[in-house]
Amino acid sequence: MHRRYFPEDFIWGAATASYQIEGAYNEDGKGESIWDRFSHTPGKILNGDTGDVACDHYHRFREDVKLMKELGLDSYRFSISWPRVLPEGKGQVNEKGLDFYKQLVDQLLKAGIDPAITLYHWDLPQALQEKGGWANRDTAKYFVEYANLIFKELGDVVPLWITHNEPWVVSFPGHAFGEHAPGIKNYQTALQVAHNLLLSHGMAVQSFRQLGLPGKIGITLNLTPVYPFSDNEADQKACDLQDAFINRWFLDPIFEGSYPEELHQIYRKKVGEFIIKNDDLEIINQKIDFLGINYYLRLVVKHNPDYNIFGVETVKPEGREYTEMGWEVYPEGLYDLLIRLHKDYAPEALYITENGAAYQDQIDADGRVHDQKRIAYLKAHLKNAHRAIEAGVPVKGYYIWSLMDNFEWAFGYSKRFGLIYINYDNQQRILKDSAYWYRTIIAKNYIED
Ligand SMILES: CCOCCOc1ccc(-c2cn(C[C@@H]3NC[C@@H](O)[C@H]3O)nn2)cc1
Repeated sequence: MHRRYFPEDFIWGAATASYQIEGAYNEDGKGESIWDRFSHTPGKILNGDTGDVACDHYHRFREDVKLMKELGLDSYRFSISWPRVLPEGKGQVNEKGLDFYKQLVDQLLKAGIDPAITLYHWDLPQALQEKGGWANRDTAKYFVEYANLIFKELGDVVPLWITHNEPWVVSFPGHAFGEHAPGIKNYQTALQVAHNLLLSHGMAVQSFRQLGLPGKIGITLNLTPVYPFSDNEADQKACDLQDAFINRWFLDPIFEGSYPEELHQIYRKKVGEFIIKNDDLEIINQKIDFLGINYYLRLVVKHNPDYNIFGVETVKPEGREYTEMGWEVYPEGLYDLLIRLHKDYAPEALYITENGAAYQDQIDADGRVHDQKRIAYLKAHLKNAHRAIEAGVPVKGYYIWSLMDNFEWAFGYSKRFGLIYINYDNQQRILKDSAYWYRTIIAKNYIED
């Protein structure tokens, strides 16, 4: 068997997000978030699930940190609920909410686990949504005020900071397709949201630098490599457009200070303008210390003039394996993506801030969860990350999505991504076989193929 050793300082982690695991949605002074509002709206979430209780992590965080330590994690990526610390989004601080995160960080440090904080993982204070939310440019200002509050409280002890998680998902499923909070279906609004999210990212990085904090700061993007259905010119063009829609619309402003021109023209013609002020792109184009990438799947596309404003139709290749999300298992796509990012954008460092799969997990007669498919998925993707590292791509760490089963947005609790199985009837935690497998990988620092 061939051993693929990872770099000595490679970071092995796992990730979660506040709305998906914390629960305590209205406890200890927390304000309402747009996901509280959205999940309480009938018909939005499968089975009427909400994040009201979730994994009850707000009350069980000490137990959960012990499990992270048992796995031997180097780092734990989690997000802060903005309305838990600023119930109205700005102004009055909720000290009990802030105290929860200070205790969580303290428990992590005592366990020898590096905290990695995502400042925004979709749970905007509802009070700010009432003022227009991310479509209102002022929200960028309020985001920086919120970020500064957290930087000042935790900036000395937290080594890794992520401004935003998946701004594409916030923008388009949230504001163009209506499938995520706040459930808006207006493409022009979605473009303004994307811009204001990027602007808030740049402003927060500037503030982080001005505070002279010791950690590293970056942003996490969901990046999806796109492949043409055939080698004809129309399909290749469809592929380039889909790549611009999902990937370059965020990569280009961050790394090059400009939007993809061809797609911008299509939007001007078919959607309308969005407001960009004079030095916005200069602010967005702040140097970042790393790029976080969330990789789950590839897309295969073909030209279809009747399909959408781009004339691009996604196809499902036959004979391939798919996860419970309907996402194709395509580990080679992670290698292709990492090589492309290194070549086209040359980020100083890369972290795989999410990679994982939902499968139908059940507790077997022996009381264990034998999630062999998830182990195979993770191993295949780690092999491709290792191939990219050997090709010179500066991948510094890998966070599995997710540490534990949790609220998977519009799918509620029906999709299980965790290394740890959650029995939602009694909040019991059960380490799946993949958790024990990951523990050995972390301990040995290599995979065998
Ligand atoms: C074209 C139409 O599209 C409609 C839906 O569009 C999407 C796309 C992608 C996602 C998606 C969900 N996840 C997993 C999460 N990543 C962050 C963490 O919170 C995980 O729960 N990644 N991507 C959702 C919706």
